[in-house]
Amino acid sequence: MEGCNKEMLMIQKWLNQHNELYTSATRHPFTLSIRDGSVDLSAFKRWLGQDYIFVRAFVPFVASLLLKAWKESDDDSDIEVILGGMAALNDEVSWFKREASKWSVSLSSTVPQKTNLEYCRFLESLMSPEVDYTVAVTAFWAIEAVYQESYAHCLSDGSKTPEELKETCQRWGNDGFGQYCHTLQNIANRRLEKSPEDIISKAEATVMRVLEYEVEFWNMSRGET
Ligand SMILES: Cc1ncc(CN)c(N)n1
Repeated sequence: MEGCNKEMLMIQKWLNQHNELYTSATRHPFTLSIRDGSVDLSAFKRWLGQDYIFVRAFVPFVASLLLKAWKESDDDSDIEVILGGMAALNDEVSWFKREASKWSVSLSSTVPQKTNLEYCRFLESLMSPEVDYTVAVTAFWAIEAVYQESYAHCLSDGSKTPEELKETCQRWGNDGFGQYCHTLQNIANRRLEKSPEDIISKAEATVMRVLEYEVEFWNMSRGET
């Protein structure tokens, strides 16, 4: 348990060290505007169309992670957790289609923005067999955790989230998704604990890059990029 605590401190340490960036990703003006009810619905629709494109690229990333877990993981239950994430993504793709139709967003004519293309390209770079499982699973945790923290905040005490956006917030802000992110964090911490310094540094740099991309992704909702 001692090692576990030490590694809990590792991700915690990164989050403390890079708190400003983490907060920029998880308390972005876009999600804060959902929380306070002032959200511009055209920004929400822009986010919806772009995120559908991102999620489609996220599926092969998770598939590559599954392959890495199968080859490299020291714990069989990792595969089940990642497979659960994959099943949730299957639901997510269907949800995006329903939600887009509800908001009259045409997914087939949504053009990926530069930031989205770059983020998807970054995901693709993480799919390479050269990228260590520890680095990829830590990135996976960070990607999921930003949405979980951001949308859970839109549902927490004092929020004025519009009724028609509550389902979106529930999708990532629900307790089950929170538990899943916690499990991913535990997997990442367990792996980091056993990793040499160079892998730990790569994982840290990758998490920072994920956080930067997440901020830029939310920025896209403004329609400026
Ligand atoms: C950009 C982004 N980051 C994270 C998630 C959560 N799967 C998402 N749907 N889109």
